[in-house]
Amino acid sequence: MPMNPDLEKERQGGTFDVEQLTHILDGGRDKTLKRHFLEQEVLKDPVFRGPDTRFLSREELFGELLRKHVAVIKKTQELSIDDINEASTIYSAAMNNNVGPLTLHSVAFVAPLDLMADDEQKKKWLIPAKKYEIIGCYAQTELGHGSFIRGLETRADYDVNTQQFVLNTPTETAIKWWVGGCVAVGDIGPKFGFGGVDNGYLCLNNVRIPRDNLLAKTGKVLEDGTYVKPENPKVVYGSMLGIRAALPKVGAYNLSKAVTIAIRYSCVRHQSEIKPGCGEPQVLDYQTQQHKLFPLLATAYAFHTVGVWMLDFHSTVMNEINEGHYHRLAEDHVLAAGLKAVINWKTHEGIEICRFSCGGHGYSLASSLPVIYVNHVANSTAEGETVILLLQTAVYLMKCVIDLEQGTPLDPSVAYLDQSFSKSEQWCSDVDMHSLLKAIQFRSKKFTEYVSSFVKKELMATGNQQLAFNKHKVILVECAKAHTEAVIMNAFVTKVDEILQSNPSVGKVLSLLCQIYGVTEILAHSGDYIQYEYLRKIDLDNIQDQLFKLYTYIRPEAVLLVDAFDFHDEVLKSILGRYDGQVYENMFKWAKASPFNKQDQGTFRKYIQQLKQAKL
Ligand SMILES: CCCCCCCCCCCCCCCCC/C=C/C(=O)SCCNC(=O)CCNC(=O)[C@H](O)C(C)(C)COP(=O)(O)OP(=O)(O)OC[C@H]1O[C@@H](n2cnc3c(N)ncnc32)[C@H](O)[C@@H]1OP(=O)(O)O
Ligand SMILES: Cc1cc2nc3c(=O)[nH]c(=O)nc-3n(C[C@H](O)[C@H](O)[C@H](O)COP(=O)(O)OP(=O)(O)OC[C@H]3O[C@@H](n4cnc5c(N)ncnc54)[C@H](O)[C@@H]3O)c2cc1C
Repeated sequence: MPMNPDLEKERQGGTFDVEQLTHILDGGRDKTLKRHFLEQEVLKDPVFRGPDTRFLSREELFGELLRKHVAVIKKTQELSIDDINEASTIYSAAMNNNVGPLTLHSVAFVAPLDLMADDEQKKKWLIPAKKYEIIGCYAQTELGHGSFIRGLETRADYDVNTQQFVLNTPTETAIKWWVGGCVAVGDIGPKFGFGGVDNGYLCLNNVRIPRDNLLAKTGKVLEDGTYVKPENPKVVYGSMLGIRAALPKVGAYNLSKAVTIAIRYSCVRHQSEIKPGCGEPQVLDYQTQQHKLFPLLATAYAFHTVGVWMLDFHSTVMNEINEGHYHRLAEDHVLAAGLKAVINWKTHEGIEICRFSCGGHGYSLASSLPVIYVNHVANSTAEGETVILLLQTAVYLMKCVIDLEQGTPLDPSVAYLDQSFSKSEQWCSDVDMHSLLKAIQFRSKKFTEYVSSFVKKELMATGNQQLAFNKHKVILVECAKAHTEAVIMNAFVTKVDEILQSNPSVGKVLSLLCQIYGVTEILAHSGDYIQYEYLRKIDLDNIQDQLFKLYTYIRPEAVLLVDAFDFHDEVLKSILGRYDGQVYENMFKWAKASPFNKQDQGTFRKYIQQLKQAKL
């Protein structure tokens, strides 16, 4: 199919090599080539062809995705793939923006076995689980409790005579609920999205399991019932930590898809007139459309950068823990918590902005933006609700203030809290990304000190830390967000500095995005900068001007920047986001193919005729 002339023109501009940026995003040329190979292994294999999942009922969708997920597993094994990124490539190429039915088995059942089973148990369960000879799930949440783990009611009473645990969900609120991939007792019913996963319920009534079913790499129960605590009790939370550490990159992936669709479509879509008689401009030429999408384009790159960094950091900490060193577990936990919370929340807001920036067609499943949205938005609740996780980060920051007062060295990711920040000079309208980072770190430091003063005062008055925290949860959450933004901007600036050395032209365009990210973040909290007398109104006016100027620099690069995400049309599965930009013809073809247009519903005759007969 010929290329849409608008997109053809967009691709003649630009100042950087798209393919080189794709290689950087993938982690090197070889990884790009391997990703292409794996995608083609899926896309050319007829077993992965099937009905358009957007036309399927819940039941049909589950069945079709389960069929495809089994094919993904077979393909992964056939190609001897054990790298999670490569396995995810095969998975994403097949799932059409859905979450597959066996995802929880991989991310929430196999992972804890790997983390907490001893060698015997690994032989017994981990090896067959990796071969899908046993299928598992992660049944923690109950009807009455999800966030508050210490409030869970399920019981495991040890019967010393039989060396067994007797499991019970003693109350209705104790029923295990939301358990992804749990086909034992029942499905919890239709959901907002996640149609590909059978989130189940599980009632336990005197279910007996052998003593050695308790994963025993860390804590264990001896034959006489004595509980041997793990060296570090917090490691039992490790299974959740693993998924949280991965979710920032999942957020970046989903936002990159949405931004690709919205920016390509905004170049194809012509609407209204700027100068009468001069034709309808591309909607991406409107400043308001740029103001919707370019900060999100910058955010997708920022989130990808920090998502890769978080996974590397988490993997290093897990290796240290495997060798018995727990000193970085706390930092890993609060980084994963803050990044998972902020990135997934801002991503689902961003996908929604991408959807309505495409007008009515964004609301159609033909765009796939609604599919991406409803499957992504769960990540702000699942694996740790946003506020719950931000409070974890906030409590850690309050401890950092005490450490500072006591002269205890801080973890590297919070070292800036110990830095002094000079008042900014007059910010002219081309402030660089390093100055923007300093400003964002300054705000986080000031906010942490401000919140800590309130919590301390409350603690003095009540002597109860939980009460003190509970009274200031709103500003504690804001403090955690401010710190997390400093972590994101720091990762982005560090990566762009590195790329400026290795590939100046790519680095330059990424530095523009980094500035857009930083300026957008500062303007979103401009009142704090005035209140802390770090910036003046003139400075804020100047960076507002800078933002609009940055949009003009990014405008000719925008399509190339989303092309660099390198989503194959069959992976993106969006008519608005097609690489060739042939939207209208394919929208019409897609609509005509809808089953709704295929069979005579019969309902018309059945009910409307009654109206006629009723002679109202
Ligand atoms: C071929 C296939 C390939 C596969 C490809 C896959 C592709 C990827 C597609 C991905 C699609 C998306 C998948 C997503 C699936 C999601 C499924 C969802 C699963 C779930 O939701 S599971 C259930 C999740 N539940 C929670 O997260 C509960 C949240 N609540 C808690 O964690 C705790 O209640 C708490 C932390 C809020 C409170 O804990 P507690 O009551 O004990 O009290 P404290 O706050 O004082 O904590 C005690 C100390 O422990 C430390 N701590 C807490 N948590 C952790 C942790 N996780 N790690 C380390 N340390 C932790 C605290 O800091 C405290 O420490 P202190 O020193 O004592 O202060
Ligand atoms: C798509 C999806 C898949 C899931 N898959 C699984 C799975 O496979 N296995 C599993 O075990 N669970 C699973 N879950 C459950 C998930 O882990 C919980 O929904 C999540 O932990 C939130 O807990 P909750 O539902 O009890 O919400 P609640 O904690 O009841 O939250 C309700 C509100 O209360 C607020 N709140 C609660 N506690 C506090 C507090 N201390 N301070 C301030 N505000 C508070 C929250 O911020 C929120 O606004 C899944 C959930 C979803 C949506």
